Amino acid sequence: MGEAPTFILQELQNGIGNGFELKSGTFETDTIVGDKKYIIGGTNGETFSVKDQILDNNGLGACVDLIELGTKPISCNGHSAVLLKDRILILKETAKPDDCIWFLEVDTPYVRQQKKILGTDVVAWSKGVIGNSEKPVVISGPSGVGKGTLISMLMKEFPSMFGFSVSHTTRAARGMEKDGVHYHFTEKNVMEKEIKDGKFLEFASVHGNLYGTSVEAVELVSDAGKRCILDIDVQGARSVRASSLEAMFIFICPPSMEELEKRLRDRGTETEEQVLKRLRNAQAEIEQGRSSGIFDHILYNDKLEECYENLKKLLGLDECITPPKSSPPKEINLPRDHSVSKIDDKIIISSISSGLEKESKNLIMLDVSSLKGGAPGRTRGLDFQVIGSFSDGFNGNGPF
Ligand SMILES: Nc1nc2c(ncn2[C@@H]2O[C@H](COP(=O)(O)OP(=O)(O)O)[C@@H](O)[C@H]2O)c(=O)[nH]1
Ligand SMILES: Nc1ncnc2c1ncn2[C@@H]1O[C@H](COP(=O)(O)OP(=O)(O)O)[C@@H](O)[C@H]1O
Repeated sequence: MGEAPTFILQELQNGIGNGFELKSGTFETDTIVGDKKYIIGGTNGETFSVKDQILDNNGLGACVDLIELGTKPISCNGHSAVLLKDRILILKETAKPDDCIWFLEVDTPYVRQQKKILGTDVVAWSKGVIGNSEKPVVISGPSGVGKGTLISMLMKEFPSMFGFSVSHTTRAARGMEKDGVHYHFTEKNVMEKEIKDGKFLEFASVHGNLYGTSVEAVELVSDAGKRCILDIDVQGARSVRASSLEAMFIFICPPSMEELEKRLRDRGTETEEQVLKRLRNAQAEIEQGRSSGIFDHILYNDKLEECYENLKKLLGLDECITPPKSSPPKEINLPRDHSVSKIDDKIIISSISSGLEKESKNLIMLDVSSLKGGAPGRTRGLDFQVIGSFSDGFNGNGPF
């Protein structure tokens, strides 16, 4: 059995939480934001937890009820907490490189909106990701217009560039549809519970069934370095517009209602009653698609090949360009013994690593000036640079 890890105290400066070990394997940081103290704790291997205290004049506080939204990180050997403007940056020690940066949003627009809806104090977790991925593409249009056909063509031609956001739905699977590939086919009560738990980016009742995009569905695609495609209805597109997800919005229009009806009937996947319901809804969807201001682009799907070429143009994929090779994501490695300080939008992480003969000190600068997205999904736009690495006994010429 190895020794219980000892936790190195973090520098307490510029709003940086000092982590301390409560008992073996359990750690806490305190971060004061205005008149509140956020106590963020975790036991190695379990999910983090947050307590929120309103402080009185003596700096003492009573805990308030708090709802935590988003996916909670798993705790490890300790963490640092750094207060940014409206969120707390959490640096997990010795975590896997793709799991060491997290954010707890305490006063972002998303959290403020959720506080209003839920009528209680709310915080929201999101995972930090180095770099940016391309904006997701939201494709909407009436049933039978050809959304699925166009998306399949795109995924077939550019399999390494695009990934499909697999929605949840309460409708029954069609003959060829596979669970987890075309949709996650779900029971209504299960989906309603997950919506309540904040797991969905958007949801809507469409043609009598519940459909929704989980936060995870979009993030899985982005984490794989691919551009995410969402096939969702106009109500869903409106919700995504209002969310923290920045996306490109495309509406697909049929050449005529007669042609739309023909395509729906020829597809042969719906009962007569369902076909009629979809056609009734189509009129309103087309009106909203054209006039709501939600969509950046409208494409007419008359001749399929032409429409596909136009879609590719919108996505910057004109003719025979070779898709850019995505560079491997940059990853940060946070060793056990490190200290953290903050200068404006830069977080300086200093650590010591010991080799066989000498120790070397490493300095990493994490840039948090251009954060994008956020809870309940991922916070992107982080960047970092190794700004110094020098060995013990090295005299002068180093950066410090
Ligand atoms: N809001 C929302 N709409 C969705 C989602 N997934 C699918 N839809 C929409 O639900 C509608 C019905 O989809 P579907 O049952 O697959 O039928 P189809 O459009 O006729 O192929 C379409 O307008 C889809 O764009 C989702 O996650 N959220
Ligand atoms: N431009 C087009 N011209 C003729 N048929 C089309 C065209 N685009 C799609 N289709 C056909 O119309 C039907 C509906 O298309 P689909 O992609 O399933 O629509 P959606 O996903 O919008 O409901 C399919 O049978 C498809 O092959």
